[in-house]
Amino acid sequence: MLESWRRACLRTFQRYQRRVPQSCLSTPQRFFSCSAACLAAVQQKRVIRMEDYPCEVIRNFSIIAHIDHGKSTLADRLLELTGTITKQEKGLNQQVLDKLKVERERGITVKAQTASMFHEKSGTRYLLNLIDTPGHVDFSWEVARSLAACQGALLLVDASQGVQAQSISVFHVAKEKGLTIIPVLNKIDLPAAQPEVVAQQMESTFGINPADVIKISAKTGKGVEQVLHAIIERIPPPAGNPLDPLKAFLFDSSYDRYRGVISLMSIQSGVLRKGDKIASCFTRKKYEVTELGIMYPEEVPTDCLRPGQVGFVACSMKESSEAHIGDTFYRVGQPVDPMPGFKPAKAMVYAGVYPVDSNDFLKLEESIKRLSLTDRSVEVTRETSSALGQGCRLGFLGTLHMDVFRQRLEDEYNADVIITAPTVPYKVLHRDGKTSIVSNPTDFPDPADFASGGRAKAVQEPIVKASIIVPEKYFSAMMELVFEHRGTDLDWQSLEVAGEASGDGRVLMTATLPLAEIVTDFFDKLKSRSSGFASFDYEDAGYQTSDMRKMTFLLNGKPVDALALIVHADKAEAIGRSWVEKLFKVIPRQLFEIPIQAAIGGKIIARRTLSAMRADVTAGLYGGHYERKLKHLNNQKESKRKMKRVGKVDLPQEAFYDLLSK
Ligand SMILES: Nc1nc2c(ncn2[C@@H]2O[C@H](COP(=O)(O)OP(=O)(O)OP(=O)(O)O)[C@@H](O)[C@H]2O)c(=O)[nH]1
Repeated sequence: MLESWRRACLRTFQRYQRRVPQSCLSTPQRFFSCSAACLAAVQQKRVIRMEDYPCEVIRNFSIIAHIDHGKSTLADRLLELTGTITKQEKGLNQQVLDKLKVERERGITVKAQTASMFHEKSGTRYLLNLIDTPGHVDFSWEVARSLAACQGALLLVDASQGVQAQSISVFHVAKEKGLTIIPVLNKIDLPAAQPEVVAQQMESTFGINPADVIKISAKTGKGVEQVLHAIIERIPPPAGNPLDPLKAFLFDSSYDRYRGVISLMSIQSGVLRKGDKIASCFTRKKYEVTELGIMYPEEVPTDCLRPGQVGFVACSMKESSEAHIGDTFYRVGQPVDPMPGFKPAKAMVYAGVYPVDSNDFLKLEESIKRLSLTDRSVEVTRETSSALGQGCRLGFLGTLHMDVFRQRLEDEYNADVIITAPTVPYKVLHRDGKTSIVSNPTDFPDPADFASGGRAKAVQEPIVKASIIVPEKYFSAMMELVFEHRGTDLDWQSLEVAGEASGDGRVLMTATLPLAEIVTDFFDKLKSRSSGFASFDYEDAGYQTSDMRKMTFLLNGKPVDALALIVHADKAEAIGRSWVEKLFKVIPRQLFEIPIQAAIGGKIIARRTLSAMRADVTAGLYGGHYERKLKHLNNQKESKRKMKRVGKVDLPQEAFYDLLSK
């Protein structure tokens, strides 16, 4: 059935004398979805001649918003309205630009996607390039990267929730980049929507004229046409001369098993064609363009890419490490000045990733490498743990990012992994004047190292400037939360707009918080204590000196390196006790007594003892049921294989899972 489908598709391609794009052939699913999109374009005789689209008719824009305010839904509606996709192609409840399984399952955008559309207005056909961006704070790097290829942004705000913490941060990023901002109020169909009030909030927070705000429902499609008109009328076209030397800006890349690195480029000047020899300003390496085209919304090959246009480029680039986000490419022999690049992503959270079965390490490492090609913000180094064997230490932008990466490893690479507790990067100041960054508890100095004569002098921890927007009635609960998490410099201002009933207004709180406090359960507590109303965002605020200690856990007197933590002195005892309790619950009883201890240096701060038990799985099986006995023994053998042996104690993987997944 699958094969006949495939053959039918190939025949149709041949009938229309179209070459099957290589990307379509990577998997049958991809083939079907690509071929459907490509054939739709061909059947409607939409042969795309890029020279018909000079800068004046191009608009490059992005949709920016707080999480869940409806970016992907609006993107889908725009794609539908411009005929880029049909409702049938879209499928029920599927967001076209959220392509990853994890995105569809969690309803969040993780990876920014690009799509081109065509729209006719007053007799002119425009080429609109939309770059969808993720909403969660962990993925703000993707937002900054997407915006670099745009001239305008739709600032989307949920009319029922109003301006949220991230609406403010993305607004400032877009403003800083000099983009034209089109304010859009979404979800006006909701009974709780207060478009007039929220429009005034936008005025008081961003200085936006309420008359400029477009009110829409991305769900029903109401007002979306107006957004299309505003994109054309308000966003300036890109600038660039086709006769100037080629200058192409690389803003994203992915990896295809058959074609190597596929880059997304925005052409600043000159014309890029298949067969062109190009070179990177960053590495000076040379490549030949083998394929190029636009994302419509899947890859559709074109004859060239011209100034202001955005599209995919496949060249003879085999290693993803060669594709530097923010790099500029030029035609060989015609060097140009590079464009200002991006600030590279900075990992905020580190964790060790280990295979459940130690024999799978090489496979896991390969999967991590492949996955990090599509997610360039992940830092990867090797590490070894005596408890978990060989693994990788990964740096993430935040804990959601870490969680999404783990899920993608499981979904896309079938990997079975154990992830250690997240750690932030600490600065250790040494007595000899040197400074080192420690992101692995095992490398953190022991208390003895800080004593007089020891090598370490002090520790600094990363701090962030946090903003919380919350309805007034949750203000004191939020204040408590901030102080519980070692917050300082708390400040607040009312976001109440004139005319709004007093007491229903919202407060913008700002505070300095240690990053380590945020990467634990801060976000969950914030949501639960504000009944889900609080929104939260943070930005890097440097380092401050703190009294941090390394805590180790001992089983049967042997430290388990994979469980080591870095904790603040004031919280050490409480954390030690709760972890010992957790360990007590997850470690199965064994043939001997096991002391479970938490220690800081040589000092034990918490302890419980797990009493001994006889583990004879066949004890209950009387008589001659040989097969049943054998089955039980085999089951035991299988679970033994999955055990990690620490200080003579067999730790099942589930124990690590249960412990480390909070
Ligand atoms: N009632 C109503 N619901 C909407 C509207 N627009 C979006 N939604 C819903 O709001 C939820 C979030 O929408 P998304 O489009 O996934 O939001 P997003 O901003 O892309 O989310 P992230 O990618 O995670 O940042 C979904 O359940 C949508 O169906 C609207 O106009 N009206």
